[in-house]
Amino acid sequence: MTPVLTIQNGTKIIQNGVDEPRNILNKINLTINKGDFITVLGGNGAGKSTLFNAITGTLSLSSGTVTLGGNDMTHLREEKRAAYISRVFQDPKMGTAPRMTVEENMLLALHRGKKRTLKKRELKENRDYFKELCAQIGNGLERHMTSPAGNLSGGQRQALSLLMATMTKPDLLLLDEHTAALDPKTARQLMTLTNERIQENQLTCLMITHRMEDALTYGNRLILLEKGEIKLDLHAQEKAKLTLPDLLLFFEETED
Ligand SMILES: Nc1ncnc2c1ncn2[C@@H]1O[C@H](COP(=O)(O)OP(=O)(O)OP(=O)(O)O)[C@@H](O)[C@H]1O
Repeated sequence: MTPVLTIQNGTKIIQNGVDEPRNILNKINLTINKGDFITVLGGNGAGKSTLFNAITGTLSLSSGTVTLGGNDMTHLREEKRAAYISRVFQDPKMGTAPRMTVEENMLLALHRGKKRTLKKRELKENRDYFKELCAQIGNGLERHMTSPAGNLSGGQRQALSLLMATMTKPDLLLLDEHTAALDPKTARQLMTLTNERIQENQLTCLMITHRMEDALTYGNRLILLEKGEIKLDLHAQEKAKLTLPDLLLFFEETED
């Protein structure tokens, strides 16, 4: 197994000067291996987004290290880490530029981690490829290639965000409740697309979800966070055996 990302003793202490200091991440140890698709569960405030923020560099750790591909990136800025790590957020508005067209957004994604200038020639060269990718989704996105992303439906916009996050095959894909704002049918379609993109491109992925069924159905590994700590880390066979009642029980035991 090849480690893609390792967090050692990852701790984040919050001090607001009024309350007692609080560990919102508490000595987290996590090794994500190449090809892992890990579903991440935990109650509200358990530290799931904080863990993602520590991985992307949005938040710096109080102590501990983050290693990517064998290189220590604990002090690497978020913009630099973005060359290796993609994230899709819950809010469909977060992943795309609203005034840019669908194809311009996709060109921007092709430049991820590199220079930000967009050339007309490049757009022309990649136009057919972009349209082909969009046509694979099956939600009509390919008919809106020259529309501003802000005019798309939430489902189309989130599918575009997912395409953009996976186009350049990031070392690590982070999905932060990316289906939560969609209606049940659209959420199911996006989840199917997500799984296809991950399998086809052999991506390594962490997916935060509150949908227990998705956490069980997808991925080869499951972690459960509580109060900034990893309470459960189930690998392939253990996860395969896990049932919904088991999971609900774990949840109840870990919640106050
Ligand atoms: N920058 C910050 N400053 C102070 N407290 C923070 C900060 N970021 C997160 N927290 C606190 O840390 C705890 C964990 O928050 P986090 O957003 O990671 O939880 P979560 O598991 O993602 O929850 P949810 O399911 O509600 O999204 C919460 O109590 C939150 O209020």
